[in-house]
Amino acid sequence: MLLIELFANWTRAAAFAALVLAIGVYRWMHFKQCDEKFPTMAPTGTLKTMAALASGDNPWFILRTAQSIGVSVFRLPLQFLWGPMFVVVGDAKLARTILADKSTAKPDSIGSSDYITNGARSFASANGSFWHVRRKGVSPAFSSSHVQRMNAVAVAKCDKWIEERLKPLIDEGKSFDVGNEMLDLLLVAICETAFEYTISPMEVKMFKHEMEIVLLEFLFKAHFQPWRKVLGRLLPAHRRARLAAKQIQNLSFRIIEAYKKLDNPTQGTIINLVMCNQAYKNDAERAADITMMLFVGHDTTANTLAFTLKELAQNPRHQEVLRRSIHEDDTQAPHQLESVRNTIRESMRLLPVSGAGSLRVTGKDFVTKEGKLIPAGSITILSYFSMLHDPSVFGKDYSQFNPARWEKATPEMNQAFLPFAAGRQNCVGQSLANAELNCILPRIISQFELTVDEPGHCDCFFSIKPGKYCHNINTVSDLASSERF
Ligand code: HEM
Repeated sequence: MLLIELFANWTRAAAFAALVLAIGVYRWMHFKQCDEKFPTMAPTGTLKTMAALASGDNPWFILRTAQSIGVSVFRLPLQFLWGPMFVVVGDAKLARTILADKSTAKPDSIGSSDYITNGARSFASANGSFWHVRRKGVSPAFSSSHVQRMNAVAVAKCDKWIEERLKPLIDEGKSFDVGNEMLDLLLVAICETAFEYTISPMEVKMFKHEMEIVLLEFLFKAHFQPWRKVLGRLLPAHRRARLAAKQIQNLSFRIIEAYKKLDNPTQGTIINLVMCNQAYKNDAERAADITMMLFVGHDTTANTLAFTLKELAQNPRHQEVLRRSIHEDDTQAPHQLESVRNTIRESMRLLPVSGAGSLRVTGKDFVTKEGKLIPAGSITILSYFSMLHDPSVFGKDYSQFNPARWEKATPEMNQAFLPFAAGRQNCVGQSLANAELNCILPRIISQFELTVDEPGHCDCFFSIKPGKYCHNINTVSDLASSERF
């Protein structure tokens, strides 16, 4: 009896394996036969590609691969059996078409970032009606009046940072880690403006440290080693990351509790809209969106600001030109100056924090300008880094920091400039980010001259960011501040 059952099971298993193999071989032959129809395959090998995508080299690897095969849209050797085709899109026009398509959405695997929020879904990682009502609910917080209010607080925090942190450093003749300083500054600012919460220095330290642990485990290791999600609990690093996610969630719960105790909460803030939105089932769902906003709302803006200051410190000529324009042009407020905006644009072009790109699953077929087919259901990596480093658009000096290039921006340059993505699931906070960047940069540059102490390096870890303990910047002189500030 046992023997018959075992035989039956073995027969079924063998039949199943044969079916899987047959489908796999059929798919492989099908794609092989139609190879010409699809974008060129990157000659990088599956393991090397997976390792490169999971490393800090990710956007540079994509750019080098595109340059080596001479096309901006190509396949990655990551398609297994009946899995989706992986296509890198470094063509801005096609990327905009994909982002604008209503049947195209973020892949469900982005839901793995729900681990950041301790398992609860956040709208930044979701699609469909769950995403829609939450996005719609929070959008009014980024209207121009709220952005002005939030920005005024961010600027006041910057002035406080200058007085209490920067000036004492200058007096002591010390340099500072610009990446770290900007993260602290923007985290304090977003807590106060978006959540009416005064975050303590201990909480700032905890949030940054624990978030790094969470991102490393869940966005990097677990993404490229999927078995970690199943067997993770056996690994100390995985258990530690779960604890870190819990600590971060607790901070979001504290923010919610503090809000509930406010006598007269400001209307229209992010927390106010989240708390009043009936679409949330409970505070755990609210905490997930708060965590996500807290993270994406400070990390991206802070690193953009850090890169801009670093580029200016490394390019004294551009720094001087910018400073002079701020002091000499009294027809406009500093944040409205073309020179300020061009400097930030150029920094976002050269080191776009979102450079690793957006992921989208195509809801229909797309065709590249070379006539190659990207079939519906493909996972596209819209590589903003490649678009912004395209010599045919930005010229031979595309790897140089040159804000003046935007004075005569071509339509192709504007088309390639997608730091906030586009379409329905673009960056909801871009008006706030732009306001903060345009106001804080002139505030610092008009008063201080920056030089680089330690050049450091760039890393890609979720976003492109300054590598740890680098980009130390010296403020060599405390210039007399202009009356306009
Ligand atoms: C320089 C600063 C910033 C950059 C470069 C940036 C970039 C981006 C990009 C490229 C996306 C789309 C991601 C994708 O396609 O998967 C995005 C989404 C998002 N951003 Fe930003 N962002 C910045 C600042 C902010 C700020 C200040 C906030 C809020 C306070 C914010 C909140 C969000 C949210 C909630 C989403 C998800 C939107 C959705 O799925 O509907 N971002 N951001």
